[in-house]
Amino acid sequence: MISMCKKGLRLGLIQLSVGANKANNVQNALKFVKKAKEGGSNIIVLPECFNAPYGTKYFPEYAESIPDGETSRALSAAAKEVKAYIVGGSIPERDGSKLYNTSTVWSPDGQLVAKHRKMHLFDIDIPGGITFKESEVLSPGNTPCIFDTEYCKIGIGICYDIRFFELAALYRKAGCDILIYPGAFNMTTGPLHWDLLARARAVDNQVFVAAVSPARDEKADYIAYGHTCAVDPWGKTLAQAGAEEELLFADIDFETMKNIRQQIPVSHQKRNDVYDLVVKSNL
Ligand SMILES: NC(=O)CCC(=O)C(=O)O
Repeated sequence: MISMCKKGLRLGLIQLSVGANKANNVQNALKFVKKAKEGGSNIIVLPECFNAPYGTKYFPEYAESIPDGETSRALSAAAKEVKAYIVGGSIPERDGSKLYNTSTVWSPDGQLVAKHRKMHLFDIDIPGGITFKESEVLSPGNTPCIFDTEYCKIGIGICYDIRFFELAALYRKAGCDILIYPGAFNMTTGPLHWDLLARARAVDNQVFVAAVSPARDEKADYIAYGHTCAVDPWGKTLAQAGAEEELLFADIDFETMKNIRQQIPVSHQKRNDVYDLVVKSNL
């Protein structure tokens, strides 16, 4: 499917410092949301787990319901105030007896327009590197998440979701032009994989990709890699943070995307007679 973003668009990507105090984390996020709007952003993105330290022992304590929890209420009000979309990174969500790692998307009038529960839980074991098992406390989401805007359709994944090229391909097939991944890679996998995966998903699918991390905190149990980035469909890095707290802007050039898709028309050259992507969930 060919779809084209219709208007110019600036992304504001917030590489936020996250600490133990939830209220402080949310207030700090709101401060940066305002700065992002002052800088001309139409869509503002926060990192994975932006209101809590990232770790299985923290998820139950910090979890709240969506959309009536305190963080949801704050994001809704902020989106309405700045009149921009906010992709609320992710927060630990409680729904009945289950916990999820969930991203919310708020429209410029403060409505919840999409919710993505991390589909691929981060369960890895690298001896001498990192062992992490989100599935000890979290349940996975089962539904891909697309939201439609006046600019284009946008697909959401959370962190480890970026490793699964099928999800990104599904989003492209459904007409998305931008993929947004709030994420918190670590110091073992981040240096080689974070940029590579963002650029790979962008080039594979000829879409823009934004991957937004918390700032690095060397004293945290889980040390995030940082390096928030935005990549264009050619694989060119449009904006890239270091390890510190930082607000980045990325301008989305739809002409570039259109030209690349015409010049290298892979979407028409797929051998669907030989292989195909089968989607088993309603979008
Ligand atoms: N929070 C996450 O899902 C981390 C993913 C990660 O670090 C990876 O290497 O993948």
